[in-house]
Amino acid sequence: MTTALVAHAAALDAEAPLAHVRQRFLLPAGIVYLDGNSLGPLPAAVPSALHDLVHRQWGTDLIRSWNSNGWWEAPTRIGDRVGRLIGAAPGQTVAGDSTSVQLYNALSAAAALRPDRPYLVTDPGDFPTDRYLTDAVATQLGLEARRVSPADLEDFLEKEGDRVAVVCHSPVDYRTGELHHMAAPTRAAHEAGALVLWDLCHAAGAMPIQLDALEADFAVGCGYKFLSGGPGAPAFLYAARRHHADWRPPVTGWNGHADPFGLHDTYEPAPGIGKARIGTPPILSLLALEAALTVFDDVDMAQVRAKSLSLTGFFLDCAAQLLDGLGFEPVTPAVPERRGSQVSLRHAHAYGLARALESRGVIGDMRAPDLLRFGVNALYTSHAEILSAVTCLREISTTGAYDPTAVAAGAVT
Ligand SMILES: Cc1ncc(COP(=O)(O)O)c(C=O)c1O
Ligand SMILES: Nc1c(O)cccc1C(=O)C[C@H](N)C(=O)O
Repeated sequence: MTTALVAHAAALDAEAPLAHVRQRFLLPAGIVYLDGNSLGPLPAAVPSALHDLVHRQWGTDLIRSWNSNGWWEAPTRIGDRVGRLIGAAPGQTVAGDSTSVQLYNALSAAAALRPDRPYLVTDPGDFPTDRYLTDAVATQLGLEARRVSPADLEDFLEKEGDRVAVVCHSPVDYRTGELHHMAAPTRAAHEAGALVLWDLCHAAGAMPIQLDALEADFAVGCGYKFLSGGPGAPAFLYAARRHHADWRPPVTGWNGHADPFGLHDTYEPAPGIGKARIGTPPILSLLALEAALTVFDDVDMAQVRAKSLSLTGFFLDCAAQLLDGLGFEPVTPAVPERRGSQVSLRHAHAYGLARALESRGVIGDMRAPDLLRFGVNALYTSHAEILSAVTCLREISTTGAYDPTAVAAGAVT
């Protein structure tokens, strides 16, 4: 059985596109890295970029770098580089802050564009910060946070859409890896007069996204997952150009002023996406992200998607053949068009298994209470690595070489 899988993996790797892109990353030897959906690996272009930033731009050019080295324009320049990966024409995307901050700013301002509607809709299964912030914005604006799953969203919009100000959903379920449609819910929201804010944390850089073509209103996402921008990398915020005249982000920092160095007494928002800027941008992290994004140079996102599906599909095939009868339940859909770029397996001892895998050089993670997660980045992962990871999981399970009593209390991953 394994011999056939080894041959199949070799054949798939031989024909897979993008094999040359792996060399754009500095991956440690002996590690199968399947946690890029939490923290992407180090792109090879980043160390030298940071060396120049620290020693020349900061150490030598000092304050002059805000002008001479493009620091001031970095949030919008890098925002537009991200924009090319999410189908956003230039001038609609800014990079900076965290996803949580961008989500708060975008959601608050979007809600204010629909002042006569009481509902902010979020997915009960979405990442917690999305639900926390939707609750907070609803409380601050005297609105009602409604939790509606992707499966129920279109029916809800048909029945109560005239009361919805904003729908805030993620196309990819961060726990199961299920991929939800974006076009139909966006259309349904617009038909009901509502706006849509997409959280692209698990989609940007992993698959083709076409925000302009979708007629999405707003979107946010983080820079440290499939964009491999590094720990704490800046997030991005997209605001469709049609909203720029009326959209008013509530966090009115001086960098978002129409004339920041005029140091005026009152706030006047910058035109366009510039009003989404808040305070002094994190230049060290922004320029690391900018260097990291070179891994996408000349890369066709359709090829990324095709290879991602080949890898995750192969993962599910290997699991079916090698983990059968060992207590694992795949929760990521087998249907390709419903699958993001990760595979999740349910197991009663998920945390102990994840730690045992890590001790053998296979790095995934787990999400409570019982999900093993394997993030698959098609830019550097091979089918042989997928087989190696599942084989390792089989060995750990069949030999009992893990602690079934281990729990994730206090763990940070
Ligand atoms: C779907 C989703 N949204 C938001 C966040 C939060 O992003 P941040 O920690 O950058 O605010 C995460 C992960 O951290 C996430 O997975
Ligand atoms: N943002 C993270 C962090 O600061 C530490 C550890 C993990 C993360 C994550 O990105 C979690 C991730 N959003 C998830 O899908 O669970």
